[in-house]
Amino acid sequence: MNTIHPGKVLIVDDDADVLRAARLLLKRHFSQVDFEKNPQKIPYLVTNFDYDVILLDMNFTRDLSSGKEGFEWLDKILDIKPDAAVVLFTAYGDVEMAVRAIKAGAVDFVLKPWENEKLIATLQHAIENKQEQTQASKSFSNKAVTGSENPIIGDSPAMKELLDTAARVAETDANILILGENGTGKDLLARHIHQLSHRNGQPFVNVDLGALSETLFESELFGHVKGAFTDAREDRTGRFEEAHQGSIFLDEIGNITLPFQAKLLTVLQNRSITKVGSNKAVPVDVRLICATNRNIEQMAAQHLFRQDLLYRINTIELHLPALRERQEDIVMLAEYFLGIYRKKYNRPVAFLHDTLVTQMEQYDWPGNVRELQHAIERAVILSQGKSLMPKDVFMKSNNNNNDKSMDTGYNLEEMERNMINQALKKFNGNITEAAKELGLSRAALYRRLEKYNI
Ligand SMILES: Nc1ncnc2c1ncn2[C@@H]1O[C@H](COP(=O)(O)OP(=O)(O)OP(=O)(O)O)[C@@H](O)[C@H]1O
Repeated sequence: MNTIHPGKVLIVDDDADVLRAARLLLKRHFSQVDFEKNPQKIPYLVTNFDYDVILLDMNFTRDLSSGKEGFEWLDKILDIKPDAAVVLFTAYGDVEMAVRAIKAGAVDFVLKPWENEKLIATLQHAIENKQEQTQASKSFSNKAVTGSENPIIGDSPAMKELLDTAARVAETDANILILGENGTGKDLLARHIHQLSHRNGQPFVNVDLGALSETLFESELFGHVKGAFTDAREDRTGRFEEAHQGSIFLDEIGNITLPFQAKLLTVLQNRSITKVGSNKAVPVDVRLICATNRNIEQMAAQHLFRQDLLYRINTIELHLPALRERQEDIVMLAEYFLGIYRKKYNRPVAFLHDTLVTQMEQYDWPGNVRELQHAIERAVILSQGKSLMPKDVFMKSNNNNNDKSMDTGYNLEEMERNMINQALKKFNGNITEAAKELGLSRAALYRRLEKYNI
């Protein structure tokens, strides 16, 4: 006899045969199974019914191969219900696409043609997770928890010393400059310092200066008054004011132009901001933490960065070592990410194979912890057995190291991937410079790095 699991399932697939077969199977296992052939009905259904899991086809007929329409529907569902559990239904050979979709917010995927037991188990898992999360968020909202911090993993002498210093200086209000390559954890360290400081009940405001256009710079940081310029229809509070009594983290400080450096210096000297269009100074009390991946001393020596501003921001300098300089941390980090992603994606994988450990320690991780994190995430999603092997983790990373030029024909995605790799190589992994060269914003480049698992 079949067990009927409590759970409301919605299946959306425009193939009538698939729909019929899936419905017949699932009705024997779940308490409610709705089905829909027309994806246009998705918004109505998702808004009006509370499904525990949605089984969504990725390959609607309008766009059979790329899954683009499936991605659009996935986005729409998550816009309407950010905590919806969506399992993708996708044709054989689409594993790459399914991986991307999981990164985009789906909870799992099932390949067509499906194995009955696998399909039921996947949906059952998704339902249980969703119900657990709903429970957890209910009890979470009853407690006044401030700041759910991600831990900083690392046991190497270099990291121990750094974390020790960070803990000591966190208690003071000294300005801190964090130096380190892309992906070494500068943002994470800045949050950590804020959490350890007496300001931890107050806001932590993160500003990516590298992503701010010149026109936005002042209004974003200092705010503006209504009518200050054509688009200023309302008063706007700037990021400094938002951070009042808390900490402000200015990332990519090495990327601002000399005139803006002068404006920032004035604010730091006066401890007050003046909104665009106003002449009234507003006092602000913030703890300043800055970061850059550039050689800022050298920039100052070349008069590209103001020496007086540098003196203001680097009362304490913390240097985050590159991952290749703290080999001892690689396995610990890999195991940490393995634990996170096996849980997130419900995978049975639990170990790093010995051969993988050796290769990971030998590899030089130009993208640092971020690269390691993405490599493990992807490997976990694709994993089949209990342990991760070198081929799972290094499948793409190895390609990155090859100096593959544009000899791959006219596959647009492949060309884009190659161009990104070349730009990163040219600027030694500096995201801001590479983004500039490619004509992309930093955020857009990050999205592509994620997409191509670079
Ligand atoms: N020591 C660590 N322990 C756990 N996770 C880490 C550690 N270092 C970095 N990470 C993770 O790696 C990713 C990149 O880290 P983060 O964004 O802090 O780097 P960054 O140096 O600020 O990068 P960028 O210069 O490109 O902005 C994040 O997901 C972060 O949580």
